[in-house]
Amino acid sequence: MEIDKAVRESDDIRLKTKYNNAIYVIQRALALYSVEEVAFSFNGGKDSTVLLHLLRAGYYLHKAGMNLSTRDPVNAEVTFPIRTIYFESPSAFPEINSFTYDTASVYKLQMDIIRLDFKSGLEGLLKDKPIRAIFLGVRIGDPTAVGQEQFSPSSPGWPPFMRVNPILDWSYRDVWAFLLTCKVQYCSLYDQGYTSIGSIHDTVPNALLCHTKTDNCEETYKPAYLLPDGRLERAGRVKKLTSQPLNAVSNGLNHDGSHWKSMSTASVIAVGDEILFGTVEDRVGSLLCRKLHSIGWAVSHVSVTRNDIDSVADEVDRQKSTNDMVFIYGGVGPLPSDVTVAGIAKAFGVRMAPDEEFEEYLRHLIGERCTGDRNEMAQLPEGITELMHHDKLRVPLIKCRNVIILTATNVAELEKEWDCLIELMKSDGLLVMTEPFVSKRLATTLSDVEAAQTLSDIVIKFPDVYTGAYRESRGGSIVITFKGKDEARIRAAAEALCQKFHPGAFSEIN
Ligand SMILES: Cc1cc2nc3c(=O)[nH]c(=O)nc-3n(C[C@H](O)[C@H](O)[C@H](O)COP(=O)(O)O)c2cc1C
Ligand SMILES: Nc1ncnc2c1ncn2[C@@H]1O[C@H](COP(=O)(O)OP(=O)(O)OP(=O)(O)O)[C@@H](O)[C@H]1O
Ligand SMILES: [Mg+2]
Repeated sequence: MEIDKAVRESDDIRLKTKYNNAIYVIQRALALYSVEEVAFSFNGGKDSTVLLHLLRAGYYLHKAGMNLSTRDPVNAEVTFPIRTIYFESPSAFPEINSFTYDTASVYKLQMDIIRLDFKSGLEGLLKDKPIRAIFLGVRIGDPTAVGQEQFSPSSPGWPPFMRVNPILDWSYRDVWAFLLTCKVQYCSLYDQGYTSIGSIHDTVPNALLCHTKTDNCEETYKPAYLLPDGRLERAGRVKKLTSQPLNAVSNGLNHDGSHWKSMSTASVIAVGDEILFGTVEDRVGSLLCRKLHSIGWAVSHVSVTRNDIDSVADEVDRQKSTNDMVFIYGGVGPLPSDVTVAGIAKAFGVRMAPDEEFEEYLRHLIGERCTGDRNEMAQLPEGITELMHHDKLRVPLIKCRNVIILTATNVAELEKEWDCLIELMKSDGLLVMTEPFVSKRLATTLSDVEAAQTLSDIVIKFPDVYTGAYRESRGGSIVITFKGKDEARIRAAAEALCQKFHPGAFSEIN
């Protein structure tokens, strides 16, 4: 097998190690699943091109190990029977498209072209075919690699299959070492300065490879394999604007005319299986709501998610775009269940990368007590993270765009962290203090049926005042709450209610 031979004859020891590991993963997968049960996700990119040749070699070695023929008796050629899937998109580069088709024809790939989004396409495929595992060219630096291992089940909400990532631990350098050592074809765009290829809308040549000819000032690009620092592989990817401006305090009215929603809003996310099991009672969340409320912020949503990267990522993704700020706590630290930070990285579509500054803090804090790889904890979402230092905090607070990670695990710790956070946000100009809320609460012995109609009228008449009611018990009194930022309006709403009933029907409570 020419690939195997090329790597074994090379004197690049690092490449040989990476190659052997990848072949091992492929062979493990082929031992676990039959050929009909696996598929290869190929898109003509450099990583999937590497994977194609690794799979060819791995399949050959797998068969050779079983003493089975890899030769097609009819065509007398090495056959590659692993089903290949290509999600073709109208926004793919034509060069990528033609390279994918050409490669499929050169290597006689059985390629299914899917013209749907990944999720729907995979649903259809898995319905029709017995596929249980899919090989992907995902590498550790890719945003989508966050939380993945060499064998990772598909995420919740995706059709069930095993994602097999044989080159997960390969670096940019390893990829080019392999393609050049094996002298295999790759897409022509990589010779024109493209270093990582997405769609025509979000990818340009990597500026770090640009050089200008002195004679005619013409700009040209060096080939991708000359990029000196693989960490800058995605520099040619145009950033997607995902987050909303911080503290975008809206001054206008909402569509329903109320001021209630047109203020700074926050969402609170707790990460903790134990809260969901009912083993631990979450008191941090309610204190945080009170704290936010005390500075005039409306909490739009409180949720608890599992200690699972995809659950955290989904929740952060939902909340970050609909709130000025998201506060998240739980699942922060070095334990296997501490996945909050990785989940945030996934929500923003960025990778986790070592943060030297944070590592320095951890070194002071943990010192020599760390038995494992301390660097793991110093990995933070790349390009979106800010450390917020305060003298009273041993480790800075971590802010990823509009998501603030709190490390407090109980109310006493939250009290301290909150005071520091508020000071920091004020001094950084990040916190627009909005007017505090004013509220009035009235208890009544009227039944809910008696109060209902009048309360509905009040809600319509005072859209700028939050009017709510709750019961302390099914048969007991109801407590009516008026809340807002204009004291006079709150008073007016309360008076309007009292006037509709006999004197003494309501009593104000604190
Ligand atoms: C075969 C295949 C399987 C995938 N499985 C998952 C998955 O289990 N969970 C997930 O969040 N994304 C999954 N994805 C999506 C990728 O993680 C990622 O969103 C995509 O490759 C990035 O492309 P984009 O930048 O065009 O969105 C899968 C993609 C493919 C092609
Ligand atoms: N449109 C697609 N069709 C099939 N597989 C895909 C598609 N897009 C992504 N994949 C799978 O996801 C993997 C990771 O994609 P990614 O874009 O990071 O890598 P690549 O395209 O191989 O290389 P590059 O980083 O240079 O773009 C691919 O190697 C491939 O296995
Ligand atoms: Mg790509």
